[in-house]
Amino acid sequence: MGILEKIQAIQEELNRTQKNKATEYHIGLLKGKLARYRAQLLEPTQSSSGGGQGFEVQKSGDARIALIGFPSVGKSSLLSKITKTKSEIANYAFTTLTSVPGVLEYNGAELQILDLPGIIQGASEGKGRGRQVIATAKTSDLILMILDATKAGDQRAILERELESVGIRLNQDPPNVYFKVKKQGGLKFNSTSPPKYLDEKIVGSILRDYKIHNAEVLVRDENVTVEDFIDVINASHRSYIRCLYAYNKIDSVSLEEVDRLARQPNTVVISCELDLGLDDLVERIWNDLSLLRVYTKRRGESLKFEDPLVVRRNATVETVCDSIHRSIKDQFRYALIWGASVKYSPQKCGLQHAVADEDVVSIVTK
Ligand SMILES: Nc1nc2c(ncn2[C@@H]2O[C@H](COP(=O)(O)OP(=O)(O)OP(=O)(O)O)[C@@H](O)[C@H]2O)c(=O)[nH]1
Ligand SMILES: [K+]
Ligand SMILES: [Mg+2]
Repeated sequence: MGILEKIQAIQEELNRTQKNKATEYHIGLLKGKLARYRAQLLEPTQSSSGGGQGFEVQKSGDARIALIGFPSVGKSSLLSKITKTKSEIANYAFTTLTSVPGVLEYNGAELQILDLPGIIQGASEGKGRGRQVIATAKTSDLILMILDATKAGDQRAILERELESVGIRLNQDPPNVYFKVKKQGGLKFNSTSPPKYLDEKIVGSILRDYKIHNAEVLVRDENVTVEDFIDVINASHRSYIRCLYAYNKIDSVSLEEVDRLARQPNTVVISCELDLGLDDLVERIWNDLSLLRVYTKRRGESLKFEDPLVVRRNATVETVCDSIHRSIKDQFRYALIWGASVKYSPQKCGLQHAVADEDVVSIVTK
């Protein structure tokens, strides 16, 4: 049996199996197996389908945003609107056949926007260029899911499932579980408070199926599920990525429908054709990326506000040093900081100090 058939068989068994207390354990095991096979499916192979030549684009700028959606929802139209890059637009499916990068300049940051081919149900199992598209989405900092407002229905749910099945977790935090494989000692299972959906037996069985016999598990959140625990075991194949949903073509639906769509979580409504909602979309992209702008100031020089250093959320003075120059840390004495991250401006700070958006940082060296 090939992997696809094995996956199919497990999925059928899962569908057949009624969910209740008695089958909970069996279902947990099946889910663990499913995750294992899916991981194998996604291992890069020599004879990868479709021939991916020229598909991968070098990362550039401060963050990468992937445009994911069904064919002809307006991904290329959007790229052409918000960047200077022109990607072919047409009213037939699969107009875009490769990835097309564009640059969106915003708040002094350079954001790489990747226009991608449309994907359909089954993409993760190799339909069309789906696997490559999804693999590219996995490398992004934000997935911008483009949906067609005129096609009410389950586009959103289908795409979410496709992304989920390759280990992408949208708008979720990694499960709060400490997990470490050991050389000996069996399974040590502990929790800070009794988990509602897990116990030592199911955890042990899933681990045995992964051929892990010695491990330390500490569940720090009572709401951790079997699925979450499987994610923990497969942590190296999981990506926790923000997703913003954009319904395009709102020029072609009723106001009531626009209103209904706009009320969904993490959602914006736009029309590339009529230029509606695009400024709002760009602002939402920026907010979801949680990037911080830091203005660096040299002693005796005046500040250049138009040219910030752009760093990730949770960045510290050390991150700032590393983004200025590799060797600056060696001569570091302290940083003087003006802005929201300090009580007094300026304040002397060390390498571990966390910076805030729009801080001014002056590095004092030996
Ligand atoms: N009514 C309306 N049509 C739009 C809008 N945006 C794009 N379109 C049309 O939708 C069709 C598909 O647009 P594309 O930008 O090629 O869509 P795509 O998602 O890149 O398509 P693929 O590359 O084939 O996956 C074109 O005919 C566009 O003119 C919009 O806001 N309103
Ligand atoms: K198209
Ligand atoms: Mg396109």
